[in-house]
Amino acid sequence: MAGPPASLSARDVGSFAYLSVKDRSPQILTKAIDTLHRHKSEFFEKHGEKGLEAEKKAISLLSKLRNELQTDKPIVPLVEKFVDTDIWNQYLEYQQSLLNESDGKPRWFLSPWLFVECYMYRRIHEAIIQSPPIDDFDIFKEFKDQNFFESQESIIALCTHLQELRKTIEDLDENQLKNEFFKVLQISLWGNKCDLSLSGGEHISQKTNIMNSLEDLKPFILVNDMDRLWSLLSNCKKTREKESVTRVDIVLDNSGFELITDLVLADFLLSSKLATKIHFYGKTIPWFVSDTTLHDFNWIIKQLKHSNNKWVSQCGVDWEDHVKTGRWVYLDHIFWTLPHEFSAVSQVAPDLHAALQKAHLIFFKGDLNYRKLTGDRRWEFTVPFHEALSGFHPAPLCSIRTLKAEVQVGLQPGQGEQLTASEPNWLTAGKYGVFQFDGPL
Ligand SMILES: O=P(O)(O)OC[C@H]1O[C@](O)(CO)[C@@H](O)[C@@H]1O
Ligand SMILES: [Mn+2]
Repeated sequence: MAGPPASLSARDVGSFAYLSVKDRSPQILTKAIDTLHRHKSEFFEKHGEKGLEAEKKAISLLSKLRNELQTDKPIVPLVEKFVDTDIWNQYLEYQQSLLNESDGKPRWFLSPWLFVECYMYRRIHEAIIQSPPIDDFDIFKEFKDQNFFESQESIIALCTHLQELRKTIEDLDENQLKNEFFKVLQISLWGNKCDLSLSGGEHISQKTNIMNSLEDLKPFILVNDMDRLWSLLSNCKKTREKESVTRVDIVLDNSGFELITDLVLADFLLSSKLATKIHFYGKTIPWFVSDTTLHDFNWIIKQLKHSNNKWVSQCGVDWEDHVKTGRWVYLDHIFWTLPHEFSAVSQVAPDLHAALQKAHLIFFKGDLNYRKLTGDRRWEFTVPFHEALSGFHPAPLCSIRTLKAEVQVGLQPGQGEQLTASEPNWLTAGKYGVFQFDGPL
């Protein structure tokens, strides 16, 4: 039997992966360096001379990294001892073992894009942890916060919608509840347009009321398994015994506006009783510019709580309460910031795999999660999603993702080709989206 297709890689000159490594990644590193510069006086105020020295050190490590990338140097092992260092260095050896003699060592413009891109973010983290006392500095925090502040109007609209809905939710009939479920799902999908790594850290926020755009955006949903999600969860609700649990896990993506859309979805799942418990998974270190860490998660809920708008602050109060009472649980695991595709989870992180198996449904938000679900490979567009998962199926799962990388499976025959003919960048512009479900086996 033929093995899986090749990985996306910057070795394919002109591909999106190539352009990302060549242009976008150095741009992100430059922004990171610039951020350190701008925080110089803050480091001095906090730590005195030691803060200044640390800033210099972090900047020089990041400049070195940018130079390695731009001159296509070999990927070198991580040096600083951290919880995941050994796993990373083993993975680097594994990548080395895949190369034949003439290819030499893993390199930026040769190795799989997923690997080198994750490695870049891990090296950014290494530069920071090698530079105490500023070793807990989140270099991307201000971008994430800015995205939140610039999306205020849409956040107010979403929180108002949710709070109004909660008042009458008990009175809705099946069909009305299903329609509301579909709305919050679509809100969460389009929330994924707002990531900051695609724009190289340039501002992208949700300035208009997303609620008004849902109908217009429907034609851009290429795979729409929302009905199957409804069947699964409404069935759980009907057959659930008293006191028993229906758990939905959400593997989060970006903080800022997207996180709010995910929390709205999570709140709706509880209010509608489609679920009784939500587990969120975030990142342990700053990742792909805008990804959610525990700090971002808590920060956003606190910001909402202190809002002047009564619906927004009500959301903050309710969500803090969900966390306190354990209906919402935030978890992190180093696996989410490793370079492995998800089919490796049972090997690399059996504890996480066992935890995921206890969910009734798992949502995977965003593009990077889709790339890891499918192994970031050059699959034919018509390959079934289940096949591209390569054995990864801890529980029924659904990707909620706008397309920002050249990988897409599960399309109808001819659908991908037609899109390519009419819109050359349909795979990468974040304009199209999917709800792609892999149901109970
Ligand atoms: O936040 P998301 O949706 O995972 O998007 C991140 C994506 O953006 C990119 O930086 C651009 O495609 C990809 O590297 C990555 O898959
Ligand atoms: Mn992201």
